[in-house]
Amino acid sequence: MTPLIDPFQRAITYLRVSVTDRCDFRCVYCMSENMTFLPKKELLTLEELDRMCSTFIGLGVEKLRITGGEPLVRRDIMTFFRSMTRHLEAGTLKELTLTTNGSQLDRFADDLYAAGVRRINISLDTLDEQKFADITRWGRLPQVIKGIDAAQKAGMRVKINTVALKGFNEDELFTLAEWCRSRDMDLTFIEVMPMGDIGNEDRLGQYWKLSDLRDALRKEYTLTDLPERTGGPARYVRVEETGQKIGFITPLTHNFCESCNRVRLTCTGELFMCLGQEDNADLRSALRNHPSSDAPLEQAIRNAITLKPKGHDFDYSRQTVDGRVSRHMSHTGG
Ligand SMILES: Nc1nc2c(ncn2[C@@H]2O[C@H](COP(=O)(O)OP(=O)(O)OP(=O)(O)O)[C@@H](O)[C@H]2O)c(=O)[nH]1
Ligand SMILES: C[S@@+](CC[C@H](N)C(=O)[O-])C[C@H]1O[C@@H](n2cnc3c(N)ncnc32)[C@H](O)[C@@H]1O
Ligand code: SF4
Ligand code: SF4
Repeated sequence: MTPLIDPFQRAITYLRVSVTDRCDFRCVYCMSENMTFLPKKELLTLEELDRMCSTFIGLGVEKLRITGGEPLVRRDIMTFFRSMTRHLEAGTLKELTLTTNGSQLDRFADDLYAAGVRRINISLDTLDEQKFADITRWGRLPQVIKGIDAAQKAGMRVKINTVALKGFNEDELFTLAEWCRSRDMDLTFIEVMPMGDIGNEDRLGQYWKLSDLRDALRKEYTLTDLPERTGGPARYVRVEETGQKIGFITPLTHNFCESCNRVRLTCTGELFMCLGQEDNADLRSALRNHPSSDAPLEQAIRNAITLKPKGHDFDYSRQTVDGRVSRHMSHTGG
């Protein structure tokens, strides 16, 4: 098997799959309150998702991250997770994981662990109940905390993902860091990206540069850069005073595209070769028009990889929002 190598000599070994565009939250930086979702009939079935993912694994993908929308609101999604276990057992898939808002984890944590999930990323931007309700519009903090408890009890390693938002969670930097340390969870901050029409957006006003956030952390902590990578875009530091690990995902202040190893499949079977570009390939037709042979799908994937762009064009440096992408983060799963 020839591995998937893009035009910039990057090996593609990581597939992110958005299994639904729907969500039980309406985070203000991600969606508008009256978001329109895809009709259900547009979605790939769970069997089709399995065939897609299995084909990618056959082409050298070793890491699968399930995302959305909220992946755990897709009906019967555990059947899909369980169907991926066979690739973990065969050793072809090295990691099966998900990014979730945590709202349904209380119900699903044990099943996820049983399916082979050992690490999970949970998005949480504040520890204040009122602020949590404000930023997620429909979410409730105690429910997510219950989900985090369940994930840890089930045996999964938890990483908290926090979007750094100026004027929103700046004052919680140390509270969040200390809370993660006390629960033995890693913490990663993310710069807000200009994706989707979310109504009254104020990306520049929200944008908190992670270089500034790092400087703020340095006022209380000694930070040592760590060479380790999890296969994602985060760069990590160790806090010497506490030993905890903090990550930074910096699409704006420090572009990490040169080491990109991933592509994104949507719930309708489009393949986005880059989070920050509009170009995509239709894999659904290759799948549906050839029910008994995966060769056309493999060829469609290989063709798509030859079109992978060098990187995104997000840029706030001219005090304008450049490189904006029209689709929502929930479409391609972040
Ligand atoms: N610009 C850009 N942002 C990304 C990319 N991958 C992830 N992100 C951002 O980082 C957020 C968190 O990513 P995660 O879902 O935790 O995935 P990861 O960083 O690959 O995860 P780890 O396996 O823990 O390293 C996403 O929701 C995006 O906002 C990427 O390829 N490009
Ligand atoms: C789109 S969500 C999908 C998975 C799940 N619903 C969740 O929230 O974890 C994935 C991640 O994208 C992040 N995100 C959403 N919109 C973003 C934006 N405009 N800029 C940066 N990150 C964003 C969220 O905070 C979340 O961590
Ligand atoms: S960030 Fe995740 S939880 Fe929030 S609205 Fe988007 S998809 Fe839903
Ligand atoms: S923005 Fe595009 S090229 Fe850059 S890391 Fe993300 S997916 Fe890869």
